Amino acid sequence: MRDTPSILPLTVTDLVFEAGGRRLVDRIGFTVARGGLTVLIGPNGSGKSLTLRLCHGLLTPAAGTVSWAAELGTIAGVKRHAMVFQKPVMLRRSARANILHALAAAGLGRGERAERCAEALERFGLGVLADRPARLMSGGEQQRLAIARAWALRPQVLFLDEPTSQLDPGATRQIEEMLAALRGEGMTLVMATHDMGQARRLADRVLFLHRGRLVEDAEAHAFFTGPDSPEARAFIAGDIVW
Ligand SMILES: Nc1ncnc2c1ncn2[C@@H]1O[C@H](COP(=O)(O)OP(=O)(O)OP(=O)(O)O)[C@@H](O)[C@H]1O
Repeated sequence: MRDTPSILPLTVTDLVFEAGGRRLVDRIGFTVARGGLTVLIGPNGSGKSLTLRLCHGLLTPAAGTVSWAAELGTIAGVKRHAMVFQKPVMLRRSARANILHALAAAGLGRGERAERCAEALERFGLGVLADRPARLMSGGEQQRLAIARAWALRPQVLFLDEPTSQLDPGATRQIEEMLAALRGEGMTLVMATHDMGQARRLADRVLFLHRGRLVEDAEAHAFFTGPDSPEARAFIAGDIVW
């Protein structure tokens, strides 16, 4: 069997984003290779969400580049990176219909849509909720559905923006277990969080942002045990830096 081509590495170079006369992302650069979970960590307003949105192509940088090994992060014309947001955006339809809609929008045929949808519902424990209106599901269930919907698209890279910040500890643990399983299966995850505990539990690598700048890019254990910068030391110590 041939290896599936990869959209990775992702190479971000001198990325700049400005709005309202302010530079909000300031010459950020990093590379994401295949596999592992990279956490973007940093205080409120440090530019984590903006960086993820720039990488996923939802925003256009004022300067700098986001480049993939494959054209725009696609393989055979299909985008192979997906994103899960802090607050899931669900259509006013059932859980099943939300997944089917995403698969239709990605251009899949009817048979494949049905197959992938059934697999995703099963895998994420949503079978019994399949006909429930998505917007009436609990926050944790909706986030599980958002991950299932993203997973159904077979992304090689999954961006997640504070996926558990609205959830209780039980739902958070469930989502964290799912993310660890996806990483174990070889999916590459890039997640923003300001939850230090979560970053410690999940991260292989940490990108620490402060005021729109990438201050540290380190292996997770090294970051948590001996950060280089005073800003990261203060952040880890729980002092507010912004
Ligand atoms: N479209 C916009 N116009 C103006 N300012 C913006 C815009 N989007 C974001 N910002 C500002 O840019 C800064 C960085 O925002 P971003 O959402 O990336 O932060 P963050 O690190 O994800 O923070 P949080 O942890 O609070 O979600 C914030 O000060 C935010 O208010």
